[in-house]
Amino acid sequence: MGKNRKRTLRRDFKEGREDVWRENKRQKPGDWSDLEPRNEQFEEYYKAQNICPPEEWEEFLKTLAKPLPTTFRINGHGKFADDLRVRLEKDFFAEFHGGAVMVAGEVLEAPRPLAWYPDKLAWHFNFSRAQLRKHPMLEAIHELIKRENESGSITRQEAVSMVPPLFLDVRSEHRVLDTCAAPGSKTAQILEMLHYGTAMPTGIVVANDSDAQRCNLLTHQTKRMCSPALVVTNHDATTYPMVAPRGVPKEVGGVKYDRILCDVPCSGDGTIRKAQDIWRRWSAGNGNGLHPLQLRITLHACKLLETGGRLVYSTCTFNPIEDEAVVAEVLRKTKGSMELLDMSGHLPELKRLPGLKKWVATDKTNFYSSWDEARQHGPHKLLPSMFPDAESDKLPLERCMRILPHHSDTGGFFIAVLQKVAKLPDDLYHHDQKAVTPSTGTKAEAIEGGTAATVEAAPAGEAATAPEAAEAKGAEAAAKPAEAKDSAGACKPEADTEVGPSNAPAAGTAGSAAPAAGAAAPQWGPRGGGGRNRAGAGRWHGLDPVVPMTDPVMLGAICDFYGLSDDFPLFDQLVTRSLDTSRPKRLYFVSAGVRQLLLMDELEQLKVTSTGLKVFERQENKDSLSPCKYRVAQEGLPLLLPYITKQMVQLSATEFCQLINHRAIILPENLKRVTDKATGSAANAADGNAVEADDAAEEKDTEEAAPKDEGEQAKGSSQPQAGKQQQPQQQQPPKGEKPARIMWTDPRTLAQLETIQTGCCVCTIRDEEAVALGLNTSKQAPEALSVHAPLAICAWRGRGSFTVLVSKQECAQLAEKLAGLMKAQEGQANGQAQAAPP
Ligand SMILES: C[S@@+](CC[C@H](N)C(=O)[O-])C[C@H]1O[C@@H](n2cnc3c(N)ncnc32)[C@H](O)[C@@H]1O
Repeated sequence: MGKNRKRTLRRDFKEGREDVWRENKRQKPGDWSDLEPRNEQFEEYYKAQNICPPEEWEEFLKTLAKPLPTTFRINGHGKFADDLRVRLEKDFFAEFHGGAVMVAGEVLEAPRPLAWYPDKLAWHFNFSRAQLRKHPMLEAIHELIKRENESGSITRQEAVSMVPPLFLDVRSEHRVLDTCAAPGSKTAQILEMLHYGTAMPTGIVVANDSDAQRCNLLTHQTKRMCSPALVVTNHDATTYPMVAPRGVPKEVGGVKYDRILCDVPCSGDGTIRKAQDIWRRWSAGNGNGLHPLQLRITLHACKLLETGGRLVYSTCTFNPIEDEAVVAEVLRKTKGSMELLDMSGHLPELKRLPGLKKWVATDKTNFYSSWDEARQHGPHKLLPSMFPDAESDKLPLERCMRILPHHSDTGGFFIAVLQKVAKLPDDLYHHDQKAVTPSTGTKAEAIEGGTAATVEAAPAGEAATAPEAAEAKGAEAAAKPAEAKDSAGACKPEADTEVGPSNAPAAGTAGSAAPAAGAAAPQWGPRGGGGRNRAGAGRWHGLDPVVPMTDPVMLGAICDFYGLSDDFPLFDQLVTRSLDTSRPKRLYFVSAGVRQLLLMDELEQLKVTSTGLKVFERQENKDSLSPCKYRVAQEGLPLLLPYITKQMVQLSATEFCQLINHRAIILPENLKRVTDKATGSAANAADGNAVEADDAAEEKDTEEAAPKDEGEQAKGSSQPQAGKQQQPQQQQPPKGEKPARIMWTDPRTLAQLETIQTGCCVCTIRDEEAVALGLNTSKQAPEALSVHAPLAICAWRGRGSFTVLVSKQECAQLAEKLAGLMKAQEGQANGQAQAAPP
């Protein structure tokens, strides 16, 4: 690694997934009263904006002063999501009998599903921490939700933040761009939609953020989705590259997106209920400063959108300067090619107010209702695009949606849904690097390099006041951690992202953008990177290139060892990030849609933080007798499972439990091996002790390998709360004692162990038992997301023992899941027995 390469290190990410359950250290429960939840400027500003009907104003303010209720989403869909919902309802929420209950003299509202969220998969409850601590029933609910959140079955997410993806209408064939995606709660939702009913969607999700560290967080958050259809990139969204192969004009063959989410950086006062310090630092200048950035991100996204495609613009602020003003300017500048959609028929249970037609802007001294009025009073930093104009009345801005906290006990949010109905006007493409010149007004300066420059009000020559300019710059800088700084200048806005008129293929055809006639089709295979900065190592400082892997010898060996069936696209869809492609450390599987994007990105315009699902990892065990140097990665197992025909061991549910609880199983004498069958002479060990000694070394290797698996593409991302979680099913030996060494005796199991080769193998539960437990079987994995995957685990068949290849935490989670299923099965059986006639 070069000296100048600044990688994010593990220590940079002490915590991977946000621990949403931990109390905010800066804001202890008692702190609520310490902060005065009022701000005169805030009240004056929003009263002037008319964002809330006057008769509701007090209620609006009162709600803002209250802590936010807890909301969570059950991940995925289908049987497993439904089962978890039923379990929550039956085992926990049923105690409320659908209404409020008195617990120790307090009235507690029952947890309730969010009425507008499909299939009762999102829930709301409102217990204070004190109540959670006081009442065992609530504590149990809290613990359960905490556990499911850690195991990835649910996601705690603010209710209103779940809304934008629901309006995006993502289908499995869509190519989706999430322009400002970190930390990734909406990306996860979008990925679930893409994977609806399919392990291999033809579409893809490109999740981007300009902040390199937040990109790592994004990678980490989405890792549990186990999707091969995700690409995480690190660009400034105002200049996001339009990817096209070498020699292919972008206007002909550039990659466009069917769905784009612009969940832009904003002043965030809609989150004031959970971030009460906003009361102290709130200022109208924050919104003014962010408006130009929001506009540039959205206008650039319009260029990247397919004709016919949909763009959702969202913020978590009430501020019309960041909301309606941006949407109005987008409509004006795109001159009819972008249409604001009427979504009133969609999610009718979601209470919202229509967008404003009139609003005001302030320079801190005065309120102005039009640019004409404002320009008389300059100098100031206001822009013409911040104001409604004579035409605004004709724009259907009432189709925008504003969610106010007191309507459904949520945070505040703003959403607008736009559709590209025709090609954008040519003049929009001519100032990508210059100003988004306001469509009204007389004089507006360029907005250079993502920073709002001074806009002088007439008369010319009067400069904006220094504090205002600084405030605006500060607000934007805070929202947009400078992309340039994280990669030693390599990540400056791309030179040219200009595109011409689009005749790209219609929406819904991810992977269809093809090179123009006459241009050589890009080849799938190793490429040198041809970097500007480090020859042969890729274009982007600090990030290794994404290199397709096609080595027939290496892949052939993997294919033979695991008996991968022919329909697994082994040679077409594996990539690595290793610089040494002769012995890559890890192999990642990418979906066909991602492959197509990477092929198109011949010039490495995309700065890819991570992509693909890790499926194989090099086993650096020098002593290993295994003929295959690559073991299966646990996270890639759900995807590989239907294609693996060798090295499979089916265990009884009890044996499976033993394996994940004890992590190592001793093999009987007659199964111990000195030399593997595959290497020529099959021989059982004559000297069991010698074999055991070797095996212990091998076990140690595999054990150590397991926890290192986490998030290596997102360098520095930490493990998810490992070790902190309670591990009720894990049978830990008392300190200092060796774990009990279990030996299997079932002849069906032993017969399988005899036939498999030394090295990595995959254990599942016998089909008949899996079905009885309501699990998918190994050959039946219609949904790839790990939360829905069949129970399977990677293990190592050593010479004298059999050892799991996953971390203790993963074992604990599997054990818990299995225990839950077995308990449910037992309960069902008991119920049937009782119901049966004597
Ligand atoms: C409101 S947050 C996004 C939240 C995210 N969509 C989610 O649901 O988890 C805005 C994000 O935009 C990123 N950002 C700020 N300026 C940006 C820019 N110019 N281009 C891309 N991302 C930017 C910030 O780093 C931040 O992560």
